[in-house]
Amino acid sequence: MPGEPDEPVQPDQAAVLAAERAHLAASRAALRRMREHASGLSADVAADWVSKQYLESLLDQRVAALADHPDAPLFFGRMDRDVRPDGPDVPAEDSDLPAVMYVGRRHVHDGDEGRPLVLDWRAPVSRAFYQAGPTEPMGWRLRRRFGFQAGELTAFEDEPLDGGDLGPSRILTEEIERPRTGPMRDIVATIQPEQDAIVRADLPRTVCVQGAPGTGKTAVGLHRAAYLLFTHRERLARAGVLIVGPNRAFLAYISAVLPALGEVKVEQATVDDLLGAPTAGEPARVAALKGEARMADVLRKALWLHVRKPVDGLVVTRGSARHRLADHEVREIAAALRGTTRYGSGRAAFAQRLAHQILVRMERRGEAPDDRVQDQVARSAPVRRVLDEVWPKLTPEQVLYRLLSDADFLRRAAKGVLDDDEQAALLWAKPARSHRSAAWTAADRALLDELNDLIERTPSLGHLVVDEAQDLSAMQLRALGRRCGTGSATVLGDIAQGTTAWSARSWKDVLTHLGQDGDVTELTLGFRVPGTVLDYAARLLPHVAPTLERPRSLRPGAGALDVRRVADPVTDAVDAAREALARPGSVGLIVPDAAADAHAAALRSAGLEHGVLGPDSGGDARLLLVPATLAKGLEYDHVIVAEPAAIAAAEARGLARLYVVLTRAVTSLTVLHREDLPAELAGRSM
Ligand SMILES: Nc1ncnc2c1ncn2[C@@H]1O[C@H](COP(=O)(O)OP(=O)(O)OP(=O)(O)O)[C@@H](O)[C@H]1O
Repeated sequence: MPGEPDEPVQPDQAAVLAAERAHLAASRAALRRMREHASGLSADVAADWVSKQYLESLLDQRVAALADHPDAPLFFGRMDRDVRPDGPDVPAEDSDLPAVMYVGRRHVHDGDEGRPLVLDWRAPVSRAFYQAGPTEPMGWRLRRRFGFQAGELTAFEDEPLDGGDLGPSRILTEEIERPRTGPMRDIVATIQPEQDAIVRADLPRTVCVQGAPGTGKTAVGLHRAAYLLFTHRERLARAGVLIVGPNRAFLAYISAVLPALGEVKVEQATVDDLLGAPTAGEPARVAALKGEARMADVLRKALWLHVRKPVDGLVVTRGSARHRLADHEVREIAAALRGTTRYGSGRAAFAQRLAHQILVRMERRGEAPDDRVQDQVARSAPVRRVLDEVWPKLTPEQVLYRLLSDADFLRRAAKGVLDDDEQAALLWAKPARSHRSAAWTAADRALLDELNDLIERTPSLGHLVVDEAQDLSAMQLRALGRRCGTGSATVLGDIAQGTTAWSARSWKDVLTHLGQDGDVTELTLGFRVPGTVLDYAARLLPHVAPTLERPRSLRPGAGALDVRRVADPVTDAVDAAREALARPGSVGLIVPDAAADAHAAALRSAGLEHGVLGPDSGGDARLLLVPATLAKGLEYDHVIVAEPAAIAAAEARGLARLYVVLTRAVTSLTVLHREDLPAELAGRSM
């Protein structure tokens, strides 16, 4: 690659580098001018105080967005048009394209002439940078990728688009292998064609990505959010975009990507953040049952069982007059409304219809009541009494408390849906004294959310990105589906990495529970994990997800795998960590959860500085001790896995957990074991 320190730069290449550096300098200067111009704009033109505040905040955002980050290259690629007279026909809308375009994180233009110096990677025209290839050059002749160090342009790599195989990009490989410290980085300079197709899918389309470990699902989901916000800025700024991830440690890990792409207004949350954190646990078997979509029917029935037949009619006294509705009339009004709307609005409508009928009675007697009288009657004590008796005000907690504590009520609600054993499993052994003091599990939280939506509509966001979606129950997916009911979703996951008792077996089911129509795309080219390591981990694949295609790796990774039988994985992990720390990059020591304390003590007594990953904390130490159940979605340059057999034995889907754990390494994986390896992993070499 021209410009690399180990390769002498030829004179003509030196000239190219010098010209490109000059373009970088000109672009930086133009960006500075754009920023100065934006800083000089005044919000005084606003007509009123509120508009002025709004305008000021927009201008502040604009100025912040135009900041030049010295470490982030202003552009990372360039495309040269094919301008040969016998070159390809260019679509009319593209005929005014420049002969050369630079692609970067944002638009930069020359103030005087408005000439584009750098085009935003999300602009339609930039698509060619990611998609053009020798078989479809899209009207371009050459793609040039740039290498940067500390914001300085140091190298370039040319890919002619006029025929021939391009071969692997060294800039891409180096970008992947660049040692990691701290949170996840963006991949905007090296998004691959199949990833780009997902990133740029239309907003109304829900896309679902099945991707083997390290194929870039998370990265693609985040870049898609940035792309959608750029392309549909106004709509999505209003409706909102939300990223849902498995835990806080994961969210902390991905938190820097969107701000680096200029998007600071995207919410990130765990399912617990959205539905409420659990205050109790329960056996996986019960949680799995509560997570099934059948529970939605039980809940609907349970809620509507609260609407009772009226025993008495309604009598409203106004002045000296008494107005009556017979019990059968009240019953007819309730029956007409029952189940046709949400419970809460049905209740409000019931009160209004009762009041309306009273008004009809008044009119018959020659009175002329107006709408205000109808409201007064709807709020009057007699109507409220009927309302409480027939259509009581309910909270989700009241309904679920009753369902899980009252066997008779559960039987009625679950009739034809849950069998006797299932009902028995749901009932609390020792119910709390009331719904107020009840403790709720994670599965209960999804049930409460469903009930809440049956009572009052849940507002929808514009777009939802759901990562590690394979681990969500049907009821949790329904809860997320409500939050993008009028929008769309990007659903990311890997069936093989499903570790919950309710993990999805098919993406079609996931989309159904989410309530979204969508296409499923499969990514199988792994960027993170070297080939030797990926092949080793993939020995587990036939046992955890037999239908999935075997993943391939972009990098062969000779020498990346080291599997050792040791006398004591706890003490040997200290030595392995020390060896790994002698190399550049991050080190993750992934251990069975039950052994985490012992490993921490061993690292401490050896004086090895380290962090310990917790469910709520990221941790940016170079050496991180990672309990196996928290490793999902994360990656380290060097990974040491201690005692795979114990990781596999610790939970029902332990082999899937082991598959996750073995696929976290970017550069090297060291496996330390005293016990025999699980037979599925030992394979032929056992
Ligand atoms: N096009 C790319 N260019 C450079 N790096 C990439 C590219 N695609 C993915 N990567 C890198 O590969 C690694 C894995 O990506 P990511 O975490 O998004 O994968 P994933 O599919 O979500 O993995 P997992 O299922 O194991 O969590 C990251 O370091 C990411 O930056």
